[in-house]
Amino acid sequence: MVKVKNPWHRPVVIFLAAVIIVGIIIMVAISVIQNKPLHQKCKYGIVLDAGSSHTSVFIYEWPAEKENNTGMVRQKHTCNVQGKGISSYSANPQGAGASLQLCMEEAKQKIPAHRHPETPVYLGATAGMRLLRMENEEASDKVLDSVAHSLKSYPFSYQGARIISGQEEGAFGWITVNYLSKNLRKPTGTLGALDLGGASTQITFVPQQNIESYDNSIDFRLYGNDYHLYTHSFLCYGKDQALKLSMGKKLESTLKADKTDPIELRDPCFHPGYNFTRTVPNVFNTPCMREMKLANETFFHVGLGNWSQCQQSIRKVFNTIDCPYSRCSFNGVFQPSVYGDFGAFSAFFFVMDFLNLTSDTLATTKQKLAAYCSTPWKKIVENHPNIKEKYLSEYCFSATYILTLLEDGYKFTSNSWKDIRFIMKIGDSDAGWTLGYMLNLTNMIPAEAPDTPLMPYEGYVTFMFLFSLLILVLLLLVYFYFRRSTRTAQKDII
Ligand SMILES: O=P(O)(O)OP(=O)(O)OP(=O)(O)OC[C@H]1O[C@@H](n2cnc3c(O)ncnc32)[C@H](O)[C@@H]1O
Ligand SMILES: [Ca+2]
Repeated sequence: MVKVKNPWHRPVVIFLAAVIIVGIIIMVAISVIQNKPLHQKCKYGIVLDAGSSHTSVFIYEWPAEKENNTGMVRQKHTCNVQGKGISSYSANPQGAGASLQLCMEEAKQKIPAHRHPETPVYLGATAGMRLLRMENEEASDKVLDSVAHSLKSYPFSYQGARIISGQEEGAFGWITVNYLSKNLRKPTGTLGALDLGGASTQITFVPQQNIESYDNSIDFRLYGNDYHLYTHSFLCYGKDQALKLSMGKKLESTLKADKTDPIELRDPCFHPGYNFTRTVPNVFNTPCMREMKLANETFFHVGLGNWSQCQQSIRKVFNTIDCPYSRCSFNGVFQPSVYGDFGAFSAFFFVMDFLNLTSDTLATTKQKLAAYCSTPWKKIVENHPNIKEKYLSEYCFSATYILTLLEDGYKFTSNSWKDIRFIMKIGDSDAGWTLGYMLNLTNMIPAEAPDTPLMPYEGYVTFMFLFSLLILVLLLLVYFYFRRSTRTAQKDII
């Protein structure tokens, strides 16, 4: 009896199995390693928001291979430019460009050097520059030239510095909040956008009613869906300009009533005990108001702390009587009824968040605000030693203005008040027009829905791993099957 045994058989099989296992491990490792740099391979974009009160630099980042996916662009970094907005440099335009230097140097550090040449930089100026252009076009051109010159000196891809329209500001704010909320690729509703700046305010939403005025309508086709938006920007109704409008009216009626010297402006929107000396040009130095012939006179701005009187005084800056359409917000501007949920950001958030009024009913908000406005100024300062006095003194006015704008202006009711969400960020990105502006200019939101890949990358790696494992198991099964058959055959021979 001869037992046939192949001495090479076992080592060869072990070697083959080891090669297959090592092969699979290498394959999976390569897939995983390859996947990592893909995620790290980011592209960048820079947008400067040259607002009326200040300029912010936003750096956005997105995975290089996923440009057309909603929600993929995120805010990587922001830098607040020191000092006031660029429109304040009308007498010294060079200063506007120079003011951007620190933040632009920071941008150079934050973005990998090899990406600098392909990183687009946009500057959009809003209501402060719109007002300067109305007042002095030459000065506004010089300021824009100065910031353009400054931005071109950086290694990025300069794409322009311009004054954006109020309509663009509203519409891009709406795109931002809906992009970040991932509403754009779903058939669900969208979020209206409410933006309150220093010099203008915007309202944008998808209405249920017909839009009666051409100027307030804007259409987008995004990811295969059509959006018919209502938008309006009220120049001079940002919170700084509204304060001027309101104080200007009070000053005029004070002067009409009594010509006392010194002039005392008794203001219900400021806390009792507040007393500040101001000059008349300090209130009237804006194209939002006609000039007053009281050059350089000073007056005492005295707080009274009376919320309901404050609201009455603020109502005077809204003309809710004249309306050439079936319905208006104010100042003869068409507005359909507010519809759906709204995100209220910028100063809507700063003010309501400071006062802890972001989640109350309208009635409670009014009660709390009335109590806040009547709090003595001394106590307010004691309670908030670290807050800028200018902001602190104005919160009563600002919140009362916000309530009046939303209720009397835009016609929110106690019921629809619940639909307003006061927000600053969605995820880690700020709500504002800048992201929508960049997405639009870089064509990152396609009109049609892009073809979705069969499988996400992570799914592909898992699939490959399981598939390889299956092949290995099959190979082993085949091997054992043949081994058994060989042995049986050998036994038979024996
Ligand atoms: O849109 P425009 O009108 O051009 O103005 P802006 O872009 O400069 O306006 P912001 O939203 O940055 O700010 C709106 C206002 O809120 C003020 N503000 C900023 N931070 C604030 C805070 O923490 N508390 C109170 N007010 C604040 C700021 O001074 C402005 O008056
Ligand atoms: Ca703004």
